[in-house]
Amino acid sequence: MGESRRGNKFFIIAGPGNNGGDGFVVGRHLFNRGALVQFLITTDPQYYRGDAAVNLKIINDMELPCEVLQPDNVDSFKDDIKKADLVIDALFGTGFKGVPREPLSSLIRSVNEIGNPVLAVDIPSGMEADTGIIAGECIKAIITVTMGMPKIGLYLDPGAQYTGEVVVGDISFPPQLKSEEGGDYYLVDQEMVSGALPLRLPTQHKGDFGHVVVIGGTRGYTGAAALASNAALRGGAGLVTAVIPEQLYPVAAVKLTEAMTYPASGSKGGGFSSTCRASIQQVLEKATVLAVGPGFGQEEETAGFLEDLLLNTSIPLVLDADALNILTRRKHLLTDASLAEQRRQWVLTPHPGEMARLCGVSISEIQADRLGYAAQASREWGVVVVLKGARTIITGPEGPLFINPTGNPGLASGGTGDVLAGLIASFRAQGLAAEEAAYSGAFIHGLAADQIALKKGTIGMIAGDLLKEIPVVIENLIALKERGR
Ligand SMILES: NC(=O)C1=CN([C@@H]2O[C@H](COP(=O)(O)OP(=O)(O)OC[C@H]3O[C@@H](n4cnc5c(N)ncnc54)[C@H](O)[C@@H]3O)[C@@H](O)[C@H]2O)[C@@H](O)CC1
Ligand SMILES: [K+]
Repeated sequence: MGESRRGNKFFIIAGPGNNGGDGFVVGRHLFNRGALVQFLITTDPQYYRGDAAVNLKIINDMELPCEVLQPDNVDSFKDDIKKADLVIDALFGTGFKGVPREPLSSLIRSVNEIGNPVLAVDIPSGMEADTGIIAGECIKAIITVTMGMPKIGLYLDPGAQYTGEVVVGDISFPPQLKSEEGGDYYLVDQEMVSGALPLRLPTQHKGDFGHVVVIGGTRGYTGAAALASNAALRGGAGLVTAVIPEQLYPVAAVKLTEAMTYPASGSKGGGFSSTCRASIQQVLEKATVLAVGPGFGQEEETAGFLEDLLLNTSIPLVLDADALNILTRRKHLLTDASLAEQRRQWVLTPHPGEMARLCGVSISEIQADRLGYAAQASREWGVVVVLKGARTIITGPEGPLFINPTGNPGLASGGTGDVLAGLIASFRAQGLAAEEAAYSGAFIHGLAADQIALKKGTIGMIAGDLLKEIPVVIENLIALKERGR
């Protein structure tokens, strides 16, 4: 803000709390840099308290233009809002709950309808800082300057759709306050992910990077297992084997060139037979990680095989897609105390629909409290949960919660989930802990999609595009790590 703002017009909406107080401070500094400022306060000055009252008095002493919003005068400010180069939204911050009371709702609606650029102070007014929930009207900002540390709601839908670009304003919080307020949440960033990725030494060979065994495929669905297997290779796993029901084996073997393939005894329906574990014992003995579920099918025979496998293996697992749907019907596998030790090695990657079925609630209930359901499921079942969707949530039974900021709507197409499962399995096989592998997989998967979007847009993005981009993203993250050494 060091530069001159001479002649630029700013319309500042300042609410009754400390967010409004920030608005007065911003406006005062803009005025001192030559800007034209106009304040709109939302209640009688006598109701302003604390820092907000102090700063309101300062702008009054400076005789800066300031009017009071009344139930019947909302429309009279429309012209001034239209003329503003930038509207500053300092109406509500972290103290906001529920639906904005009138006439504030009407004011927010007018600002959005007029459509001039808005900078939100701390959070866009109308959303709840801790959840991103928007119950009524909410300011649609082009930029949000959040104070001290990013608020979680800025990264959770629907809030995330109202923030525009998020910039963290440094107000020099003392460090202990920062962590106190930050709670048990982390935004996944490139330092965390590059820190978790293994560095490769010239003396290492493929045996050092783990063996991922993908178990999936049923009649009509061989592509999913192939995508997961290739993603595991692109993520850097040393060896990958796709275990496929024997009837589909010839088709799958053609689809996969670099990954190995192995037939499991099949069911009549074209899936896995319930007793097929013995037929793949040789492969299981060599596996570092199993990724189970892509294109797996849900027939009873296959469900029987999954149960047999889960009861009799302690190999780390990534469970995706139909494996999760089967768990919904065989819930005891998630709750039986006798499996608690094994479950510590499981990563579940549900999308909101699968999560809703697993938790026995509706998709809208999951979406309204993504953090809450992810945390509860992870604690109750003792597994790492990766709840997919815009802003994937990752958490383990002991917390904390990680929110992944990468990714875009281009990921809403068939097969991208298979790629994520393969990628997480790949990182697990390379020695990352379950949570690390999960958040690194989600971050890199989303970043690959973001890179593709820059080059080709999101509409025609397909899962196969991610496979080519993933190695580039990983290479850049490793370079970042090497620079930091
Ligand atoms: N916590 C801190 O240490 C700091 C906070 N700061 C700012 O202060 C903000 C938080 O301040 P406050 O706690 O005063 O809260 P807010 O500034 O968010 O405002 C709360 C006010 O809004 C009213 N309100 C809440 N829900 C409403 C609804 N549905 N309809 C109408 N009115 C409603 C409340 O009655 C209260 O008067 C932060 O967002 C940030 O901008 C910064 O100044 C930096 C330091
Ligand atoms: K605000």
